[in-house]
Amino acid sequence: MSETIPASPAAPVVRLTKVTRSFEQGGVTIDVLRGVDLTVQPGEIVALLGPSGSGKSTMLQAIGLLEGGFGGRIEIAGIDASKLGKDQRAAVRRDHIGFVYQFHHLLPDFNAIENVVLPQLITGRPRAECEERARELLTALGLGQRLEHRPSKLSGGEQQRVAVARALANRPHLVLADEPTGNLDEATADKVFAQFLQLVRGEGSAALVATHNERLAAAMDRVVRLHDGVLA
Ligand SMILES: Nc1ncnc2c1ncn2[C@@H]1O[C@H](COP(=O)(O)OP(=O)(O)OP(=O)(O)O)[C@@H](O)[C@H]1O
Repeated sequence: MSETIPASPAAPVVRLTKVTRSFEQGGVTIDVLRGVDLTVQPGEIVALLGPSGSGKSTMLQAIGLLEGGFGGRIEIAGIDASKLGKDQRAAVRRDHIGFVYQFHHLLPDFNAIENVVLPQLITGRPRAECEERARELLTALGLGQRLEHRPSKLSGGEQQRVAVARALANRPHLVLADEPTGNLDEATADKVFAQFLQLVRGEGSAALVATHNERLAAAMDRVVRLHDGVLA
């Protein structure tokens, strides 16, 4: 496992400079990102809006260092991603970035607390410390009575809250969320999102949240819009 690559706490959590991404499909090239510039400061919570297919998920993949194929410059907490190999990118993800997806992607054979403990164990911290952290986060999200429940025994909103706890478990500088409440009904979505915001703010993490929901976007610190491959 790669060593931790130290972040620079004072540097922007995200700095994108002229980031590009094109896809070839059936002999046709689609330029999805055409020179995206974005700076997210430590602790800032930013909404990423844009029509379906505008490239929001693609942008989160770039920032999450999940795939190659991007042009331009991507810096995460002062770390220049272009200088990193595959294992080092994985180490940056592990230590500095938390992910929340539309569907929770929890491990079905593990209960709530185990799902939040597992990503911590790969950092090498002692199990007792990881369990304490998991319990603290799940309790803060109102799941203190659900610690031993497997995902199939939890409601959709509860599953998503476990996913939020998992994303924050390693105290990331940055949380990337892709339609984090997109599969929940409106009332549950509002409730889960309010808890998400409260917890992220309390932890002092920055977040970039892709959403179609203008109401959720209005609750964040700033809104950026992706249109024609660039941010407005
Ligand atoms: N692996 C891929 N191969 C080919 N085209 C792709 C690939 N990934 C994304 N695209 C294309 O890139 C464009 C942007 O997709 P992306 O999923 O980033 O949009 P989005 O804004 O997140 O959309 P939505 O709001 O519907 O989730 C789409 O036209 C999509 O078809």
